[in-house]
Amino acid sequence: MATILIAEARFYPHLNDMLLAGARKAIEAAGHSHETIAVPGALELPAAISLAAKSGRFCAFVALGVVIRGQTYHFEIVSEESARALMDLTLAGFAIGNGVLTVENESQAIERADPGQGDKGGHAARAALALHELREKYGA
Ligand SMILES: Nc1c(NC[C@H](O)[C@H](O)[C@H](O)CO)[nH]c(=O)[nH]c1=O
Ligand SMILES: CC(=O)[C@@H](O)COP(=O)(O)O
Repeated sequence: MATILIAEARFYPHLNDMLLAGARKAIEAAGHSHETIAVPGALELPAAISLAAKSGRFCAFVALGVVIRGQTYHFEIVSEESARALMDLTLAGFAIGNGVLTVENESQAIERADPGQGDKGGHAARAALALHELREKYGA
């Protein structure tokens, strides 16, 4: 049994709770354990994962969060920079599933965060585990 780290950006706690439920269910269904850390927003997720990875305790990482467009360019910065940095870490060899929703409004977020609908949290967990299994198979 391996340990997965769920790193969540709790900018919208009630939406994150839905993502978290889906991710936890997927990790437990795969027979693994997990720990959870929280940061204020999605821009902090890549650094949080990079810092936690130095412990050597985690085989894979799930990034969870919700970015909802506001009135300024900040949406592009938060959504694009967090996604790019998470992808850079993934390509550097970290098994990361990106469950950060980037949406226009809360209803879009609910549809995708709900484990009974889009289950993006569960999907991100399964993605992280898939990358972990590939790394185990082909070597780090
Ligand atoms: N507007 C959203 C943010 N903004 C906060 C940033 O992620 C970051 O915490 C801040 O710029 C300090 O570095 N974060 C989200 O996760 N979702 C948003 O909708
Ligand atoms: C995605 C965001 O940063 C957003 O919540 C900020 O809203 P605004 O662009 O109106 O400041």
